Amino acid sequence: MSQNNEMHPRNPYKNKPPDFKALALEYPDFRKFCNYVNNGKISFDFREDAAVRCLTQTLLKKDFSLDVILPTGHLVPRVPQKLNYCLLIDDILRANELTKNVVGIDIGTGTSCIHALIGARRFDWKFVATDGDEKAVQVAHENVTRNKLDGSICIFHVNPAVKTVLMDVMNSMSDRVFTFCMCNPPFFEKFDKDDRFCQEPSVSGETYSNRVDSDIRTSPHSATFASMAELYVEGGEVAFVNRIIDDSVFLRERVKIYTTMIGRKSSLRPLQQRLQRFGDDIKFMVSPLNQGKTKRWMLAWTFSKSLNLTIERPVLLNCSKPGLPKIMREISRLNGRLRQETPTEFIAEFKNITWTNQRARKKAYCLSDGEFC
Ligand SMILES: C[S@@+](CC[C@H](N)C(=O)[O-])C[C@H]1O[C@@H](n2cnc3c(N)ncnc32)[C@H](O)[C@@H]1O
Repeated sequence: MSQNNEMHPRNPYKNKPPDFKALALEYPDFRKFCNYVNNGKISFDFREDAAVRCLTQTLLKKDFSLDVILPTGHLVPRVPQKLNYCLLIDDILRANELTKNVVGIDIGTGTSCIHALIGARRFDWKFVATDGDEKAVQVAHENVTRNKLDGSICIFHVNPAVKTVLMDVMNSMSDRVFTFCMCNPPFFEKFDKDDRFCQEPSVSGETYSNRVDSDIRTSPHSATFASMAELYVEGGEVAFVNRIIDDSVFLRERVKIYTTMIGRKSSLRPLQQRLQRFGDDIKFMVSPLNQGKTKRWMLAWTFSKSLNLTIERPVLLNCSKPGLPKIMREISRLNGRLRQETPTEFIAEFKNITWTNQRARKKAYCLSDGEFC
């Protein structure tokens, strides 16, 4: 089921997928992957890696003025999802008035350098972007230079064999404090990877694709080609994020907000349990990052007593007009405070319903023109 209506409210792709016809008219390279079908519509094959690659490059060009190399055989980032992640971080920064001189670390930036490029272009953030893979470092550097973002993004080659993830870069910048870190870790353990990915002979022996021939798995709705380093790490993403947690225990407030994307629901529980063990020393939260048919999560934590990880945003619900009096009674029963935002919008705030130690509670409702919207 599509998760598009669950995207971040400020994501321009929410409820407004790219107009493929307009893109095909404007960008000849993109047009090559589009077929006109009956009634003037366009068909686009998401199962073709080159097509997905070109879609990402075209969206980055059109919507972010970014000219990005995405080499074959490496992961193709999905732009709306990457923007969702940046927007969630921006929510936390705004809530804590940390929007000036923002410097982030993008752990495992990949060939695309996508988080740092979007973060620098859209939010004016500065970055140290790391990777343990030589090719990723080289292409990421090229992507930064060709977009004239050398003044905002510095690429840093780390040794992937060492068990720490952040210490290399932090040791080399001994007195520097970072606003946040972000990461899309390699998801899989070896047996998972072998189950879901196979060598892709059309590219090279070093490339894996999700076009696995299997009676059990249905064919993927979208192609994913990737290198071993992008897919696999010993212990999977739980082990990788645990290494970031280990580093954070040492670094504490040298990074104000630690964040990472989580790709598998089963990883959330062990990581939350680990963070819970620190008691009041750490605040943490989990927020969904939905896009298309893909569900992901952001896990964020901080050692700072003065920061809060609550993201306040109106919860949008559909409600028929007759439901309004009931809602008004409910707001009053819960000691809610109603405030008019625009002639047709009201915000209801509930001071006594908060996120109890990282558990998100619905805090505010937006009433628009007679309906919950
Ligand atoms: C899933 S890919 C993410 C790429 C890109 N950030 C994205 O979101 O599309 C994971 C990346 O982490 C890198 N990596 C693996 N171990 C690492 C380590 N110890 N330190 C930094 N990067 C690492 C891999 O080389 C790979 O580029």
